[in-house]
Amino acid sequence: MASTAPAPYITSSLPHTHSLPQQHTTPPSYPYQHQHPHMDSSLFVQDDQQVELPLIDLQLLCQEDAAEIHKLLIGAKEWGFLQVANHSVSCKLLSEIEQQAYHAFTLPAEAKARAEPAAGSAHGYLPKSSGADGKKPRLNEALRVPLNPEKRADMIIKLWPEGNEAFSSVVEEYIAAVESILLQLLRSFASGLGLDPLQFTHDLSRDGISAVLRMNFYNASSQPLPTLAFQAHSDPQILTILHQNGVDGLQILKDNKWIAVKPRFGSFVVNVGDLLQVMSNDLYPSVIHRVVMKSDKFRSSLVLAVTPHPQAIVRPAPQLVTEQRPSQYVPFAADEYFSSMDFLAFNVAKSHLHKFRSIPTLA
Ligand SMILES: O=C(O)CCC(=O)C(=O)O
Ligand SMILES: [Fe+2]
Repeated sequence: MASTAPAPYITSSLPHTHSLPQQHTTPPSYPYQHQHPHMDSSLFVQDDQQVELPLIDLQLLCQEDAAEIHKLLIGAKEWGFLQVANHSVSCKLLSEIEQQAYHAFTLPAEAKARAEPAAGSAHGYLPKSSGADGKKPRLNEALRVPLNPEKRADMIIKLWPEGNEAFSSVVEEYIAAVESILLQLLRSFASGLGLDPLQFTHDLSRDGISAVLRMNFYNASSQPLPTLAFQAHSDPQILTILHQNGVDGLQILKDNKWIAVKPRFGSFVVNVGDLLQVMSNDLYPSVIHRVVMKSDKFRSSLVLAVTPHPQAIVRPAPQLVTEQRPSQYVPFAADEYFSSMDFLAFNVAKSHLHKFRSIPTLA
């Protein structure tokens, strides 16, 4: 029987509500000054600008419930962001992966430095950056965890020379669980539009998925608050699934105003990426978002985004191209899109889709 009630989550055992111990509280000062000019620069949002995103029941989608699919399409169209509850990812697994992420980010700085990406690699540990090195400033630390088990093992051994089997197995389990949610959502998006349910996924095979799991860790202690912790950006891939540790901070840009997303414990946030915007011929927007820290509670998030095979050609689904709504994009290879941005710095501040529009627009 389908139920609209969320899965029964318990509070994670991690110390969400505490500041980090003193030894972890010395981030570099963060001379934030790089906002995208067209955006409202206020870091605060009013209380009435805090929203709960449309809530989608995954079990109902699995049962091809027409009303729930309709809700998904309307939510994606209006917000580009949704929440997904009644999924099968257990609170135990969520709690374990949060603990493993915490474990990784609170390793000594030398251990994390060993795992910084080798030249040409997109995997590994990304430290905070004050912007002094000419790169964009970043308050969060991130760990880009490869989906490929051998590459993941290489990264783990750099962080934990003695090995960490628990990290490896928990990550493996998490990836499998959230991938299946993403694939279900893509099937529902396609079938709701009257397309073959596999149309958005047929280029995606396990081997073809080149995305990585990204763990983010935010520690705003010693920063003036509020602080912009993750710069405004859109997610470049197809679809992103986000798990947050319960500390708020995510904001989305809607009608040129920043709106805070109210976290809902145990549910995932899912958002349309740039490539799904293209595949849907602009029906679903890839919405700009950012993270603003308002307290010194530490925040962590897990982000997994699906991408097509790098050589897959991305274009609007032919069925969504009509005389009234011509194709908004020229076809392009997925890797052409990713190489058009500084992927490692990631804080791209905006989407790069304008470069691939049929009728070019300004950035
Ligand atoms: O930490 C978050 O809540 C969002 C992070 C994010 O937007 C990203 O990693 O793309
Ligand atoms: Fe994002």
